[in-house]
Amino acid sequence: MAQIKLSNLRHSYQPNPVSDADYALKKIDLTWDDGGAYALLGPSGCGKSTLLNIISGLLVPSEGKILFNNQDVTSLPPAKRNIAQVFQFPVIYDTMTVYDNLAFPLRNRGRDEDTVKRRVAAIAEMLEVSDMLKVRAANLSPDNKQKISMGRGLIREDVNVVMFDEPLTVIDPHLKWKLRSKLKELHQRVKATMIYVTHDQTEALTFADQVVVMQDGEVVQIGTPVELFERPAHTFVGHFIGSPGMNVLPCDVQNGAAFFRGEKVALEGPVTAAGDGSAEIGVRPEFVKVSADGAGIAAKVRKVADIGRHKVVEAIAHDMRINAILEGEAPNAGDDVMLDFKQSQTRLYKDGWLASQPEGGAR
Ligand SMILES: Nc1ncnc2c1ncn2[C@@H]1O[C@H](COP(=O)(O)OP(=O)(O)OP(=O)(O)O)[C@@H](O)[C@H]1O
Repeated sequence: MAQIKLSNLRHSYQPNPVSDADYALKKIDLTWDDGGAYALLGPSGCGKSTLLNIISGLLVPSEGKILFNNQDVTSLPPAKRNIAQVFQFPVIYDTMTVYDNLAFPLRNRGRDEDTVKRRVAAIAEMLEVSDMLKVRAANLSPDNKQKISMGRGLIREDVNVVMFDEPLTVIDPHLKWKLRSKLKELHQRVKATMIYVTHDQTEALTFADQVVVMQDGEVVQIGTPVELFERPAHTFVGHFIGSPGMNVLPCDVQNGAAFFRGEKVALEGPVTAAGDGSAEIGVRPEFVKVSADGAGIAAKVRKVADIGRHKVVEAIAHDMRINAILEGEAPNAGDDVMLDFKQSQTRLYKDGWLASQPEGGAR
């Protein structure tokens, strides 16, 4: 397994790119540590496949380098990079048995049959497909086919990295959660460097120790699932992660204090870069307290959605919509309420970027 370093990467599909807008990847500097479980998360078109294809060697970047264990592989073709890939759709041989499908990448590399037997048994056990080894792949259900495809990606112990590209696309929704947690468990047992590409936050947050969030050809934040939830570095991350996402409200900053439509809102701590002027307040719905007559900002409830474990209250304060997530009793549509933001979780954003610090210093 390897540490993978992307240094000053830029990529444009145009022959003569001029401005940033001409680049599918604007500037990427990233290090994926040996043995880490990473997710590459972002909406359609943000550049995930472009980045994956550059790592696998299908695409040569317009600028920059790719290093595996500090060795420059930028000009090496895919076959020389020693990478395993699991795609959206199962890549297996229908006419072969499950055993032979799993054995294929090893036999292809000339490994002896004792090694093949040992590895196939180990991977089949991890994937819980040991009872299917003699079955012809054509007879498998789509989710079992994809499991075997994953097994083929994990079977070799000598690959630099295993990359998963939206691997749960073909899986029935009710089986997705099972495979999602299975993959996490597999990483813990196999300890390979793994990169999991997805636009689905649940998949990314379940699988990865570190999530790389991309937007419009750039990395906006790298962090643990908790960091992305608690301290989004950019309002995009605040919106993209969470359900519903972070409330982002316009504000004025005067002498380090933030005012939403004239009402002072207490921030987590000192303002960093913003200075005076217009900015945005960010607070997640989980940290908005709703009461009939407590402290906070006056609002009117527009609707309440009961989504099982909790309720989502959508209220209007001044001209802005603010969501709150409540565990217990909730008000009704039309009620007048007070919204109180938990101070330690109320952040300031300037031009989209985090511009407040927690009380007691930077984190
Ligand atoms: N072969 C290509 N030629 C020209 N432009 C391309 C090509 N492939 C991708 N692009 C553009 O590059 C940008 C990034 O696309 P990319 O496919 O890497 O994003 P993505 O995050 O993987 O999206 P998706 O999840 O939809 O595959 C998009 O604007 C896309 O239109």
